Amino acid sequence: MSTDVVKEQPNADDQLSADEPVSVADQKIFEDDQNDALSEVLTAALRADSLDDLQSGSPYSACLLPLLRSLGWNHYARELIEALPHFSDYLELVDLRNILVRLGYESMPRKTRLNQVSNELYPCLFVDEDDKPLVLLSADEEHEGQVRYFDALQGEELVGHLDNRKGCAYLFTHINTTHGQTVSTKSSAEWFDQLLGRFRNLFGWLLGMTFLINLITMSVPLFIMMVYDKVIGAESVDALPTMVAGIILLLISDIVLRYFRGRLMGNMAGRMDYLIGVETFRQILSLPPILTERSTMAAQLARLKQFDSVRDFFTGPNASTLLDLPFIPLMIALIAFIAGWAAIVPVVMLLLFMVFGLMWLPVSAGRVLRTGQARNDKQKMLIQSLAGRSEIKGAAAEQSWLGRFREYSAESSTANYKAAVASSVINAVSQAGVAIGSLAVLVIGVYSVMAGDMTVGALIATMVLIGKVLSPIQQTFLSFGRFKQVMAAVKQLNQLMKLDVEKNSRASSVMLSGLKGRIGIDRISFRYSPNSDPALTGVSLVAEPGEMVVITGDTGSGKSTLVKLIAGMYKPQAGSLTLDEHDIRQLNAKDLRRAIAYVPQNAQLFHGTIAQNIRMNDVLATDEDLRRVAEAVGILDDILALPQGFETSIGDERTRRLTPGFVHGISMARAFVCSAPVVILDEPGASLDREGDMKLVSQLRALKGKKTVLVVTHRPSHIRLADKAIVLDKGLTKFAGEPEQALQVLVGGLREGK
Ligand SMILES: Nc1ncnc2c1ncn2[C@@H]1O[C@H](COP(=O)(O)OP(=O)(O)OP(=O)(O)O)[C@@H](O)[C@H]1O
Repeated sequence: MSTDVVKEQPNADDQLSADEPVSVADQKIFEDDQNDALSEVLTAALRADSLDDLQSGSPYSACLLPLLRSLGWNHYARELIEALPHFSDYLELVDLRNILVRLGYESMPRKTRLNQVSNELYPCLFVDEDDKPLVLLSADEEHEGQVRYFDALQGEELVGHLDNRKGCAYLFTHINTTHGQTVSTKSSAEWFDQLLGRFRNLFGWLLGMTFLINLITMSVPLFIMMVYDKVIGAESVDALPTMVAGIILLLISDIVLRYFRGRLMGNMAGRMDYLIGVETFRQILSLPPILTERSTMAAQLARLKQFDSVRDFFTGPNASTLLDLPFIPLMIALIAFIAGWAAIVPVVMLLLFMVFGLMWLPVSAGRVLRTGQARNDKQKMLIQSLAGRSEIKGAAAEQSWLGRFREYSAESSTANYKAAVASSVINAVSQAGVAIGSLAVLVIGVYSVMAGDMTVGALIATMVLIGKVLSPIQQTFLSFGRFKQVMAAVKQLNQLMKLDVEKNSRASSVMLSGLKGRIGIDRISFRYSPNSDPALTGVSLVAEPGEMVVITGDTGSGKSTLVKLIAGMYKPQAGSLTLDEHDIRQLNAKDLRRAIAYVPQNAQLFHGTIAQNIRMNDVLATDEDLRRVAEAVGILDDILALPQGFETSIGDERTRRLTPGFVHGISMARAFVCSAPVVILDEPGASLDREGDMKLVSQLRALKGKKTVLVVTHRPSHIRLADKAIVLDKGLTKFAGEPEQALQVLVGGLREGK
């Protein structure tokens, strides 16, 4: 099912109006136990072919709403819609469980009989052996021993005695999540350890398979030994066919086992890739802007790219080597069994490798790390250059930029070269070690054979086995540098996942409904970092519902910072900021932003259609809603003049062809499509021509008295429209009061040469 769904049409109104109905997406689903509202809200909220189909589409879809209701889930329709799968309209059990995880409920499966699920564990989902789900709701209070349950196949709630059919009960717990991760475990276990923990069962299987593969690996030299000793030695080929058949069987098993081990590792690689990718992306999206703004886009991209190396390391050939390591003692024991003292050779080699490793590997690992850093620096530079290529050309700085790039490339190449030298030293030493080890075994073996303590077959088998023992040790050596690099990436990954996301910053969710839109700011102060000057100091402001307040002042005076604080992008370090009676710091950032329509200074369009861009703030907006807001912000005619109208693709290169006024209009429409009582416009006129500005002025006029409007602007035409104005200067309030007086303060500032 697509989340790009249409809601029931609100009263179409040409202008934005405070009286327009609250967006269905922003309605609570389970309004204070008014269960009737559920179907109404969702039927109104979802397209005719979405939830209805979803409910009848599969028994698991039918269970979704009864389950949520019984679990006491009480949130906005939009959250449910966002939790639904995007590309499927048929829910399987796994989809249902995933949706519930997204909504904050983890489920534990427990094999049991239907009538053995204890009442205390209700509500829960029970799936019998025929794949029929039931939602067990509660023990029936009126009839002893009877249970209220939802039968998905019949699609209704029933009361009755439960039979003793076998199946699996899924018990739900609220996980107080940040993205399905329990907050409590965050501090005790590192995120990456938790991730590996999810593969515990798979590791078990992989180790089991590797054990069998190693047994087969060990049996081949034993077979060679038997051929030498029993067939050639005894000059009898009678046993040979049986031995060959046996070994062929073993080799086939080896191929099959390696194939399945490869598949398992591929599966693990896919899941790891998905989990690392999705979870880090989600974490980055959930971080407070102040944290993500600290490093450049290029640096963030380079860091994200590093995380790929983690997946590659744990699922590539290195993983097979690591899996082989625990079986080395087994091989040494086998060598000791067939060749006696020759087993001392791999043990000594192991010790020598370790001594060499302690001396040389830190040097090599350092060089590999440096390679990674140099590559990252080069990539960052490349991304920055591509993003700013027009500016580079405009400044005719191609040559100096090329020079810089050469420096980065040279640094990266030097680092690569040094790492390659280090690696070749390790390679040479380990190869030599393997050769010396083999030679030593050969010499010891020859003496043993001469002395009659060992057969020729045993000597050959030992020679084969020694190669098998030393090879994983050699591989571990060679990949040690990368291992350190990956560990550094894992550390970064853990640090990223430890950062407090916005959702965590609140103690409890205050559901916002019926907001009037009063903004109260009392002596707030804010600085971007402890070492920087304050961007705002002791600023106070009150915007009553329906009032228009203009925030003006010189460049860098703190206007954008102030509106970003109101929009919940940052938290003030001192003072208070309230929306109606709620302290903004106590509010869920998502809820807050739904209550405030914020149009940033630089409008950003995303790859997709115009409709999708506008619907970002309300996935349930109908086509009629889109037309209404487009009309209100004055871009409806322009959109309809396009061959594909609202379905025209924009974003990426295509955005460049759109006029700034049109881009700004879409950004405004996106903000207005939701029914937020507060509207914040940061420099709305900045990119507009005269005609665009006139349109904007009439839009502002239309908003007046209907929504609380905060406008960051320098334009006298906007300032005059306002009910009150505040002039900022270096983060301080220079003036607060009548707009006309504010204009005089501004003009006075200009005259003074500011
Ligand atoms: N993300 C940031 N990190 C660090 N400092 C910042 C950041 N954003 C703004 N500042 C600093 O905070 C101060 C106020 O900036 P702000 O953007 O709020 O001013 P402004 O009045 O909106 O300016 P303009 O009119 O140029 O948009 C400035 O000194 C600016 O350098």
